[in-house]
Amino acid sequence: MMNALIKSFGYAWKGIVVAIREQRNLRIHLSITSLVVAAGFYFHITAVEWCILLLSIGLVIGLELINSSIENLVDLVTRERQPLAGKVKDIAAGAVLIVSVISVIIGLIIFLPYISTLG
Ligand SMILES: Nc1ncnc2c1ncn2[C@@H]1O[C@H](COP(=O)(O)OP(=O)(O)OP(=O)(O)O)[C@@H](O)[C@H]1O
Repeated sequence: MMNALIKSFGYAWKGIVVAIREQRNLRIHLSITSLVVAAGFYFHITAVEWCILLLSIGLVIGLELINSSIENLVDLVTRERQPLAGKVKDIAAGAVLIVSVISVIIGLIIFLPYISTLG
């Protein structure tokens, strides 16, 4: 039972590592995430602000992983150029884009008031 649980964490970790290795966008999101977390510590943002920030980060990174998974699934189904294959990938990428744009807006709403006190 415990063994199976540890094994499934291992598989999930393997998936995360391979996605980071293969997906440039994921690496970009992770770099931005570290900057945002550093800014959170620097400005001593509130507990509620941390929760909102962590939710956004989880959504972006989680969706990016699902997007990578869908890309691989499409490539498994066909390596040929097919409009439907492109559509599936583009819609999944669209999901990541929407959540990313909303996260940037959330980041601005949280950090702009702190940044404005710097000057
Ligand atoms: N099998 C396919 N058929 C049609 N369009 C595709 C296919 N695979 C990818 N595309 C299009 O290319 C975009 C990029 O896809 P992806 O990130 O998987 O790169 P890729 O498979 O390396 O494609 P390319 O080599 O042409 O850049 C997709 O959003 C989609 O618009």
